[in-house]
Amino acid sequence: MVKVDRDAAVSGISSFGLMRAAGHAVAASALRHYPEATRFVCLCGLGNNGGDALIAAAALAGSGARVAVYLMGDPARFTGDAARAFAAVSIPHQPLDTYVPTIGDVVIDGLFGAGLSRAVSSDVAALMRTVTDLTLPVIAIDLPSGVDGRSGQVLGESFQAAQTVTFMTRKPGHLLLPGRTLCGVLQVINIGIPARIVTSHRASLVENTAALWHKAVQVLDPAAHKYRRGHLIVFSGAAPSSGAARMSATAGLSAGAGLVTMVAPTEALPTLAAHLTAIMLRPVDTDEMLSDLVKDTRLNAFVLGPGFGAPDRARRYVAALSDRSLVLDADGITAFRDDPQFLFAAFRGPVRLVLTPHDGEFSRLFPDLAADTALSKIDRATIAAERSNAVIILKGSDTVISEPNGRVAINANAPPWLATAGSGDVLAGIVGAHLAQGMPPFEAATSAVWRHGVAGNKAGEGMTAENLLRAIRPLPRMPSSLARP
Ligand SMILES: NC(=O)C1=CN([C@@H]2O[C@H](COP(=O)(O)OP(=O)(O)OC[C@H]3O[C@@H](n4cnc5c(N)ncnc54)[C@H](OP(=O)(O)O)[C@@H]3O)[C@@H](O)[C@H]2O)[C@@H](O)CC1
Ligand SMILES: Nc1ncnc2c1ncn2[C@@H]1O[C@H](COP(=O)(O)OP(=O)(O)O)[C@@H](O)[C@H]1O
Ligand SMILES: [K+]
Repeated sequence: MVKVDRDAAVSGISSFGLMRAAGHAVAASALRHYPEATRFVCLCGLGNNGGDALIAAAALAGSGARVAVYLMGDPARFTGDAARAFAAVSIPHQPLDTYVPTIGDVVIDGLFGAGLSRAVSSDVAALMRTVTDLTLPVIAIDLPSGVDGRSGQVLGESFQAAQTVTFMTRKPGHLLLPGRTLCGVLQVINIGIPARIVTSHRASLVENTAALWHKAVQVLDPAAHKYRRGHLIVFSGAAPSSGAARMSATAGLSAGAGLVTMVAPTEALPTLAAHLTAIMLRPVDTDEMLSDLVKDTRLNAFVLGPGFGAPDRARRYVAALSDRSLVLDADGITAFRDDPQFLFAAFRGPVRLVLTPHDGEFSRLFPDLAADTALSKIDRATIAAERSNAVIILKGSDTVISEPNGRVAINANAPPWLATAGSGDVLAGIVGAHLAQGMPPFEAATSAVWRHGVAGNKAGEGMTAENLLRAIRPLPRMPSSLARP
């Protein structure tokens, strides 16, 4: 946005005009959502976020509302557009430390926005807590003050906003947790920067929507046969822990792989056969049996990890599959905790590997990145993808998907009830099905995470991973279905 602002100024757009549009949008939101407010309390920092709040204060007062303005510091320190806003607005103001939060207030939060660079002071933190304790509605300008727009992390303390009004486009802090929750309802307002300028700086970082991958979705040819829809292999562990791989395999079939074969130790076959119908079974007990199997080049994607156990065998099997498309999940990831470099070296060249760690698994492969608190989730996923030459699905409620030297997507459609045993196994199977159908790894991963979120919403609160399997829906193929679920 800094670059967008700069180009907007170069193209002759008045930056003060943008601030006026921003402030008016905030005032409009306040009046629309809180017509019953006793007074609007505008808290203004000394940057442009405070400038937006001053414009909002003037607009609210102009509409007849009762308004109070509190400034964080000496107004002589206002510069640029914020100074211009201060000069243009003739509402009485008081120092921030004199504000006593009162029931009936609606707080317009213009303390810090994109310029937040360090933890908020203890005084400001105490004020934020009082406002939260009184459950006063807060309308945040751009971001709830205290939330870091780059990482979604809280620097010291933050407001919990009911509404956040941001401008032109979402920033990472609006999507990553805890920022996303602290924003409340997010409104993205066009304040008049031409779309061509915004898109010219569209970063490689985007929200995960169908726009990212719909062109890669396979259109079913009426004459297709099952081999044209891909043949996915899912590895099972020993019988007692084979449920996880069964869920991956079932998900793979539901997600559109033409054939799914489960590969398992002979001892597990009776258990698996009792449970599986459309999924084929094949015994593999030794490395030789695996090499025989993979001679069949129609097997075009593999999932290894869910319920697999056996770290030694996992490492050997993965080495044998290093020229194939592989989703490595769960125990498959943990198997490389002592020598992640071996895994990364095996998958050099064109990207073939998709890693699906949750935070715990991530820290086993990338302990230094997990321990570095200066890194955002986006930074961690980005560096991990470069280091491993894999697509990384760094799971959680704000799953981040990254590819080596390339794009990063933040997923925002997952309901919290996806946090249930087996849900990750289902995701691994969907990614495997997409790879088997020939989608490139990043598109396979992003579309799978999105589809998993849609299925979770469809299955509803209280779902189990079994319900989730039945809720897997086709992927949208047309731009008309780009709407978020
Ligand atoms: N196109 C757009 O999107 C548009 C955006 N606009 C708006 O501009 C906003 C960004 O404005 P901004 O750059 O002036 O930064 P802002 O957030 O007001 O911070 C101000 C200063 O606070 C300080 N500071 C930092 N941390 C601190 C701390 N913990 N405790 C105390 N002080 C701290 C730090 O200064 P320092 O003290 O470090 O010198 C910092 O520079 C953006 O969020 C949006 O609302 C619109 O006007 C129109 C178009
Ligand atoms: N709070 C949450 N909100 C939304 N999605 C979540 C949440 N917690 C976990 N998930 C998702 O649920 C899945 C859990 O995967 P994982 O931790 O591997 O579970 P399991 O091993 O039991 O299958 C991941 O896709 C993750 O992104
Ligand atoms: K703010």
